[in-house]
Amino acid sequence: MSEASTIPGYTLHRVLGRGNTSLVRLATNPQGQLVALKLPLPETLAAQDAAERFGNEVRLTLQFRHPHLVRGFEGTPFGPNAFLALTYYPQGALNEQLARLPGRSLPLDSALRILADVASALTYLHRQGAVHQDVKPQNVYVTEDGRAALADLGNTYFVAQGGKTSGSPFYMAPEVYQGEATSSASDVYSMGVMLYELLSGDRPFHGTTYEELMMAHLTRFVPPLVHLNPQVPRPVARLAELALAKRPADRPSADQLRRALLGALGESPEEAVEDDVKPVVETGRPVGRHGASPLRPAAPEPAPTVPPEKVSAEKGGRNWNPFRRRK
Ligand SMILES: Nc1ncnc2c1ncn2[C@@H]1O[C@H](COP(=O)(O)OP(=O)(O)OP(=O)(O)O)[C@@H](O)[C@H]1O
Repeated sequence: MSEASTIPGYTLHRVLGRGNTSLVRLATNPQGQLVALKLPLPETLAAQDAAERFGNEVRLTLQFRHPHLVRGFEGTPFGPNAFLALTYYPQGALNEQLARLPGRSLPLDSALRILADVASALTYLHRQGAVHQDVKPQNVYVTEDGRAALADLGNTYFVAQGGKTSGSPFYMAPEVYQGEATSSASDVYSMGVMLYELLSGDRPFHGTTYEELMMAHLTRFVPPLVHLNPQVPRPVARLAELALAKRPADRPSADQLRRALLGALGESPEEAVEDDVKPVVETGRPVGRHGASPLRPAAPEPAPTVPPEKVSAEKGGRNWNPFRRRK
């Protein structure tokens, strides 16, 4: 897929961004709505692993439905015309928004709101038996009214089916560094890193190489969050620290994080977690490994609301540089 490529029915506009695997363009869909159109890069299509990850992202994004997961409208998982049409977020990803803020810090209520929304999306995924594997600000999108949605289901898998372990070094749990399988607790750890980052203005673990970062995650303990930001409500600070526990069994669940964050916002923790997975309806011949038929979600789609690096890598990729910026 080159920048000049077309997807039938879509009018392509400017490039919104480029990740390790995709080019994302603003586009008008056949219904006349503005969408973010994700197109795999040629090297993604050429490498089986990467192509399968893109296909996985298309399928799962269209399959899952939750107010705090970025919504997919239509897509083709494999082949030269592979694409995924998503809700367009004019402000870009959360890391891009943070980079524009003085001191990279959000007002407390905005940070709590974003974190509560992400915890809600994670609670939903975990209840479906899925693990996200790449929770980080680069994969969170926020609307103008401050509501957040978690994106990038390329590495997501169902625990019952098993999946390839992956993660992003700044956000990766100790057990993942040690070569163990990921679990919902590893997502909670990544969420803990994000809690620290958003509520203190800095990531809890630093390093200039993969090995330094690994040592930091495996051996260092973070200072209490209230020492870094005394405004953080204590129940949230306490759970953020527990989310960074070295042992997965010592971490809270995503739902406990969600409840604490909603409580801090003065809202009922009983806010609905939409936990139904709607079936995907195929609109043409079967979509196989090389199929070209677009997939659409079963439910009628509402109009899309206009509402630092990218460090994602397969584990074990020793030559991979966690600090390389591709976008
Ligand atoms: N829904 C969206 N709305 C607005 N901008 C988007 C959207 N999705 C992606 N972008 C932009 O495109 C960039 C690349 O997207 P993304 O990170 O999803 O690519 P990727 O290749 O799948 O990532 P990875 O590096 O994890 O493989 C983002 O950083 C962001 O700037």
